[in-house]
Amino acid sequence: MRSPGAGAPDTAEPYGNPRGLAAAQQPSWGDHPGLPEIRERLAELPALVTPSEVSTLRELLARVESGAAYLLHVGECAETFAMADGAHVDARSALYRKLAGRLSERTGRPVVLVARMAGQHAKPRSRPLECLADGTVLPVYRGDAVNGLEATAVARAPEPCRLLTSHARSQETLARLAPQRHDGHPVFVSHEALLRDYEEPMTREADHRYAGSGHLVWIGERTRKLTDWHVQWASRLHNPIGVKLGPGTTDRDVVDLVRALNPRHETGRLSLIARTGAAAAAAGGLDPLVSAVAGSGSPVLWQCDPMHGNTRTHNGEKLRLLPDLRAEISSFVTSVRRHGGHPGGLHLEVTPEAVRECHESLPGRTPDSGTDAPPCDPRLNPAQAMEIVEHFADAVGV
Ligand SMILES: O=C[C@H](O)[C@H](O)COP(=O)(O)O
Ligand SMILES: C=C(OP(=O)(O)O)C(=O)O
Ligand SMILES: [Mn+2]
Repeated sequence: MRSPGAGAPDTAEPYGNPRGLAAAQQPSWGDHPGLPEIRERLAELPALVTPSEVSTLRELLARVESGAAYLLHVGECAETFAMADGAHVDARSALYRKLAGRLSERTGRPVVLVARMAGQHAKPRSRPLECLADGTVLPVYRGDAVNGLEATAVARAPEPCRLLTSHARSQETLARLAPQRHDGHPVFVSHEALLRDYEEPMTREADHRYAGSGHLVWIGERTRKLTDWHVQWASRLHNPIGVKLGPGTTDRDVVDLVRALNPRHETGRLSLIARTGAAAAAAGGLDPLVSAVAGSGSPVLWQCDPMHGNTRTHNGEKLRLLPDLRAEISSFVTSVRRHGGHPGGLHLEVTPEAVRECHESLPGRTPDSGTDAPPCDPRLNPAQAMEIVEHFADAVGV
């Protein structure tokens, strides 16, 4: 097993140059005439994170893999540009720290905090179009880096200039977070590395090649095909990488992903983020995956995302039920431990806002029992987030 920092980028290119590969879930701005210049400008802009911060996070995540620490990976589903406002950044950061502090208190272990922020601006979607109540059909919202949330044709048109705004808002967010460094560590940030036209120009060469867009970058459930650009691009980076694993994931898929993304069995490198949903997790759906990874001999950080496999539609709104979240967490801990892994990470979508997007049971139709509409997915409010952190602490039971 190699220590963090020991690996050079993998130069073997089993699928050829990633430039030649198809990338799923890209905006339809294709041959927009402004795109080449926007990419050039991004390539000239400063990286948002440094190689030494990336290496520090790898060292910390290696401690989570070994069981000496836990990881709390939390934040918004879709970070809007407006959330770069200083007061909103402060509110998010205060909530995340409070949750991490509680998890540390409960587990008696250090907690590494990674915030889904400073670049969580792009969303993969299930369908390309959205049908409004009045029958109007619009392109779906794909995150502020692509189009606007407002339900109008103008706002929903993909606009590549937004990539530059994404960089600017991320930079402002990181500047606001900078004074909150603790123990000499920056506040670590993550996002789904979805947009090729952003991530390619933000890829930087130092001692190692790295994503300059965030400390930890992850690949979503919809873009984790082995031959997809996302996986091949990520395989060449030094950053910690996450991959989401949905209910259709096979043990073969996971072994292939581990081989592609951590061929040298480095520590602090690869997070497998299980989001199978409560029912599949209760049925032991994770067992063959954890067992196959253990057999591969590669260190991984198992994270539980109890949000994305448990989205329901009710009265036309997306919502999530807290009992589903609790059940998935409990099954995750059991399955990972049963096969010799460490259930080290909890991955949540939370907001400091007093929203009602997740519920204890399906809400009725009375005026104040409904669900708030989030920018993308239903998030936990602060009290709910704390309760789920307590449940995770109960489940790991240390
Ligand atoms: O955050 C994750 C995805 O973007 C989201 O779950 C997709 O939601 P959709 O099914 O409404 O497109
Ligand atoms: C897109 C996301 O998740 P998934 O890929 O698991 O659906 C997300 O975490 O917001
Ligand atoms: Mn989401």
